[in-house]
Amino acid sequence: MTKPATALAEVFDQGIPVLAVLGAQRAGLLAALLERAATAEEFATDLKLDPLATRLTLNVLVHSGAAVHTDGRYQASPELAERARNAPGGVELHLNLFDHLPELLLSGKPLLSMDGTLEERGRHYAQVAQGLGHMYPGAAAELAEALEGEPYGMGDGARSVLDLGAGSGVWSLAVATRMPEARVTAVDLPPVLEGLRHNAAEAGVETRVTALEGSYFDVELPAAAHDLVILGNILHLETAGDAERLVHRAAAAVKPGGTLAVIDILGSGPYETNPVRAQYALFLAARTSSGAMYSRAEVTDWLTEAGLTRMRTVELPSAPPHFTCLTAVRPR
Ligand SMILES: C[S@@+](CC[C@H](N)C(=O)[O-])C[C@H]1O[C@@H](n2cnc3c(N)ncnc32)[C@H](O)[C@@H]1O
Repeated sequence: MTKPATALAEVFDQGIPVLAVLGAQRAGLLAALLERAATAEEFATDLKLDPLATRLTLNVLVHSGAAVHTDGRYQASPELAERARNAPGGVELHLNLFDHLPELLLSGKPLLSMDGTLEERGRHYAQVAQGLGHMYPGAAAELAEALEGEPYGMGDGARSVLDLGAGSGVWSLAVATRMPEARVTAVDLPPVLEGLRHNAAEAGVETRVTALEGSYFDVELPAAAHDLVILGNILHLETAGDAERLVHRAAAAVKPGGTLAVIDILGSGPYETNPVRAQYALFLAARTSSGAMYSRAEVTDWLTEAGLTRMRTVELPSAPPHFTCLTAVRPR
């Protein structure tokens, strides 16, 4: 009988493949594999690497699914190539963040300031927003469908949607696609909105989408103007004080009878009880200085203080693990 794998056993079993992938990233070998097929010797010569270690690393990459070996040559696997195209920021950003974790432990300094100045935020998210959009299309369609039915009634007539920190527009464009009368105002930083405009045109909804450039803390938001306001994956970027302030701003923009939808990974507090969320929180600390996971209780308190009621969870089976949609309604 085989013993069940423990998390610690997995760390030791997977340590070599994980570090081989990270080493290949650092040495430029992953980028080279994504560019061309070559022998181990050719890669070692071009990248000035140790020839034996290059061949041994490549063999581990093949067994980890990162590379394929055909006729004596190695190249990126289709899965690695697909991740390079679609993962937020490509594989490079993701692996550089993994690689930064030991340094984070020593210095406490994140690798990136994705929650930094507006200029830094815009620059980073211009690279990752489209990739983030690839993570949620199924969940966004599920949310749009849920909002169309009771108790939201979003399907009736012209509906106004405000998407704060819209990114690729994955959530609000799904609503616009499902509800032909819906009109969307999408707020984000200028470099990010280029991608959103492109996506709106691709979806054939561009005439019903207004891209509003600016900070979601500062842009003028008419009070009680929208049937649906979306905060999709935003709160975890902000300090608790700013996240609360943003919930209040978003709530003030909801019409009586309208809905605020918060989509986020919600944590359980200082000791995180769930392993996936614990990893998410550490990864978040590698790319933000003050981002954090807030608990369902905290977010519910902010929604309540903002005058909203009838909190519900919308099940999004296609969302990544532990991402939840919490909705709340402004009383009529
Ligand atoms: C984690 S992404 C989420 C994007 C999208 N809502 C989604 O769920 O895929 C955060 C988004 O917020 C935007 N953002 C960050 N700070 C902002 C600010 N102060 N004002 C407006 N947008 C901001 C970023 O540019 C980025 O598109």
